[in-house]
Amino acid sequence: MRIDVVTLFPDFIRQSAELGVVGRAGERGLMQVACWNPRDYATDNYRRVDDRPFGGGPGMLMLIDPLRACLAAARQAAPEPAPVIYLSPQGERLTQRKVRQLAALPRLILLCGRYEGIDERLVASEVDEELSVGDYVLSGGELGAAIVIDAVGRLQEGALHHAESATQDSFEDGLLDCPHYTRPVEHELGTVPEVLRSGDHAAIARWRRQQALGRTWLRRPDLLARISLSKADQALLEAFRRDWLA
Ligand SMILES: NC(=O)c1ccc(NCc2cccc(O)c2)nc1
Repeated sequence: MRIDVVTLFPDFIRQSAELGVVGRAGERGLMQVACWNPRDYATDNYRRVDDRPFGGGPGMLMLIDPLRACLAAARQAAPEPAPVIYLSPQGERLTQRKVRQLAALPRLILLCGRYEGIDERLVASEVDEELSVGDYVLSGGELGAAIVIDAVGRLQEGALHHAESATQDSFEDGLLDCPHYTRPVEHELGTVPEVLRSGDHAAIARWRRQQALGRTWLRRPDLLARISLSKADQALLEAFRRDWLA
């Protein structure tokens, strides 16, 4: 997969793409991240990329032309067609389902706005999708782009040590993750649940599923409302609820 990022802060994006799993995906040729700086495409001698908003109001907006020229350069840097995704608080909320869809594409172009955003005419003509990483305002879209790069990068085949850890991620099945434990078994903070040391893999899978269902019910009932539970899941959750309310 190739990701081209249009950003006034390429170093930030490059550094975040060199770390951890995403860095490894890069080394293994599973994912390539290239940055494009609109300032390099500003034609006036002050290299302006922003200007004041019509109608007044605080802050500045990014100008059309440097972004447009920069996007054109990014597009023609590789043959694959790519959706232009604009990170903005006005976008569709990013979910693991969306991440999986993006991870399956050959290429993405991520557009990072700074200041108060970008001229709407550029959005209307060049942007395919707006994506929000959460309901809050950041000083720029770069952190959102880094989140997309990480979430998509770790799903690239061969990026993770144990492939199954991507398939058993929380949210992969719409639920929160179960609790996890490692050594020591006995600790002043508590003991590892017996079932996890039983070697009974069916019981372990059941316990983990029940914990995931129970935690989702307790912490994120909105997620639970969105998925249809099997009879087995309903029974596990019912038992969790009875135990919790007892
Ligand atoms: N929630 C997000 O994904 C997110 C994305 C970008 C951003 N800041 C740049 C920006 C971009 C557009 C409009 C705007 O008002 C601010 N802040 C938050």
